[in-house]
Amino acid sequence: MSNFKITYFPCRGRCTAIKMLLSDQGMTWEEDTISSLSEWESSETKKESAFGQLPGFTDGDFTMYQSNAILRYLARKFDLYGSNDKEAACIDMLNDGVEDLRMKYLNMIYTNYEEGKADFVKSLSVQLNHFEKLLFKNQEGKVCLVGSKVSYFIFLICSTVPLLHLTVFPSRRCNSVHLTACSQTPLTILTSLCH
Ligand SMILES: N[C@@H](CCC(=O)N[C@@H](CS)C(=O)NCC(=O)O)C(=O)O
Repeated sequence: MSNFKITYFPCRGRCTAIKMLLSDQGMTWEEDTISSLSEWESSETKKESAFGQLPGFTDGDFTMYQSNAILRYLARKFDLYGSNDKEAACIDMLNDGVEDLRMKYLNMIYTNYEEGKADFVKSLSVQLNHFEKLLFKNQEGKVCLVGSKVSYFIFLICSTVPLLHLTVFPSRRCNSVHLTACSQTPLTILTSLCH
């Protein structure tokens, strides 16, 4: 029986990378799903949460919040944080790059969809190209984005890029992301999604 619990809403949102990472490590977890915003607003869970937001993550008697901090916690636990401080810093840098992209996306979706979508789509290939360039800097993409080990970042980008694609290009499918394939062929997945 796993000691992990994820508390979130009934959507993929900010939990997909966490779930992909746990799945890839052969872990299971319990899900505590808050079914609606009205349930959330009046819940004890909201009152107890660190910043009044989800996801929340529990490992035994330890509970934490902030999706990227949860990813980094799991990265340390499962050795998915590079081989030294510099690799860890580069992995964090990539993570923050995806976070910036995600925030632009959320801003467009929630505040400026009709007028902002075309510009967002236009800028997406430029944005993704940054990651692709970084990918090819590391032994021409033959190994992981940073160093030679799989890092937590791969789960973040594999969960974020399909989200962007499916939203802005609904006719394209990105079904090629298989949870168990992440450790084996992370770069193939990433490059196939970016093209
Ligand atoms: N920086 C936070 C953002 C969390 C966040 O925006 N959570 C949203 C759902 S994705 C939420 O809890 N919304 C309900 C609320 O703000 O009351 C993270 O990465 O976990």
